[in-house]
Amino acid sequence: MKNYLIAPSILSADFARLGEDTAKAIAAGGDVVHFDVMDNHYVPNLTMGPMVLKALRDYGITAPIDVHLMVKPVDALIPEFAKAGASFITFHPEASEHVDRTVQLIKEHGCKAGLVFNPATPLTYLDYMLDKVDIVLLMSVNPGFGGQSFIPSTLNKLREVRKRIDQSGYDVRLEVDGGVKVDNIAEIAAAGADMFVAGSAIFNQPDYRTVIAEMRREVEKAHGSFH
Ligand SMILES: O=C(CO)[C@H](O)[C@H](O)COP(=O)(O)O
Ligand SMILES: [Fe+2]
Repeated sequence: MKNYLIAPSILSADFARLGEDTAKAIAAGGDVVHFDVMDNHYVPNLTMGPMVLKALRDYGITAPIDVHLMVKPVDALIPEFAKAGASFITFHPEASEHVDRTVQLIKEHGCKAGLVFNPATPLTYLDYMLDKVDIVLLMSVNPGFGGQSFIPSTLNKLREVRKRIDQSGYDVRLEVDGGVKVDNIAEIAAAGADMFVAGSAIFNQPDYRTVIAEMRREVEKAHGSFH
């Protein structure tokens, strides 16, 4: 695995040409497809389900697909997304009655598992789970919509989680999602993130390749400060 990953969020892609636009973001240098699932219950928006993910696989998308579940309840959708071709599945622990069981379910279905923390969610869910997850995802906006501004207090939270991961010695990715742009990705990387979701910053520009290359240049500048 690369030492950091850029994950274009297709929430901001052209839904009428989703296969083509997703392929374009990967061809432009994206590592992972970030796939936002919203249920109009856990979050106030409604997006895509397993059928859409399967359609992307059938279209020929072979890059890892990072399913960010913003749904409640969580468990019933996990086998469906795994069957459809998900690679990573992350969920919000407060949306699951049994967090450990949900992580086990994701792994039993052959996917990597992660916990997602909203800006105001404390990190206590990590106390007994850091050895069981592959990804910790910190939301840097309140979940539900693309195009919001990065919440600066996420930087301290990233530093805290980076410290916990490094002290533990476990192989865990630290993902960040919301308001990530070329002009703030360096400080986000320096705070410890190694997986960067970016939706509007990539898809709202005509040339995805240039944005992703600029993001990489910024991350690589910052990486010396923690790797
Ligand atoms: O999970 C999400 C929102 O709930 C999206 O992944 C996120 O907002 C990406 O969009 P942007 O980069 O435009 O902020
Ligand atoms: Fe997301």
